[in-house]
Amino acid sequence: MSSVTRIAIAVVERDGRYLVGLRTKQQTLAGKAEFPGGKVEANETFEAAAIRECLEETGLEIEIVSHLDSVEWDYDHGRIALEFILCRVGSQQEPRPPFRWVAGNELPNLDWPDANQTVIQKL
Ligand SMILES: Nc1nc2c([nH]c(=O)n2[C@H]2C[C@H](O)[C@@H](COP(=O)(O)OP(=O)(O)OP(=O)(O)O)O2)c(=O)[nH]1
Repeated sequence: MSSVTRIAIAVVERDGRYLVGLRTKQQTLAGKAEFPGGKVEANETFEAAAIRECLEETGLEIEIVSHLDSVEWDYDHGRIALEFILCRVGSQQEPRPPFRWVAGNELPNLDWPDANQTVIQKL
């Protein structure tokens, strides 16, 4: 299988902290930290997919700020093209666990998927 799966990632910042989850045992890259995100549907923009996935996974409504990074990565489970999109959230609402707010300077201490390394260095 050589096709590339398009993935939108919402890097959501609020007061210097970022929305971070944990990949479950049932998922690929189990136990790794993750930003909200997932597969882009047909006829959907990366931005719309980031907003949709964040709402589905965390319960938080977000707005797009800017594009952060584009990364292509070959995992054992397939090749993906990730668009990391910086987002903000208006409300003080708390995310649905396991998502939580993590200070920017703590992000490098977490165990991220390999494809996230460059974006973590930019934050
Ligand atoms: N949500 C999210 N996915 C990430 C990050 N970094 C990273 O490499 N990925 C990868 C893991 C998956 O291959 C893909 C996300 O797709 P997905 O969320 O729809 O996939 P999934 O885990 O629900 O399903 P699956 O891959 O187990 O079939 O992107 C990240 O920070 N957040």
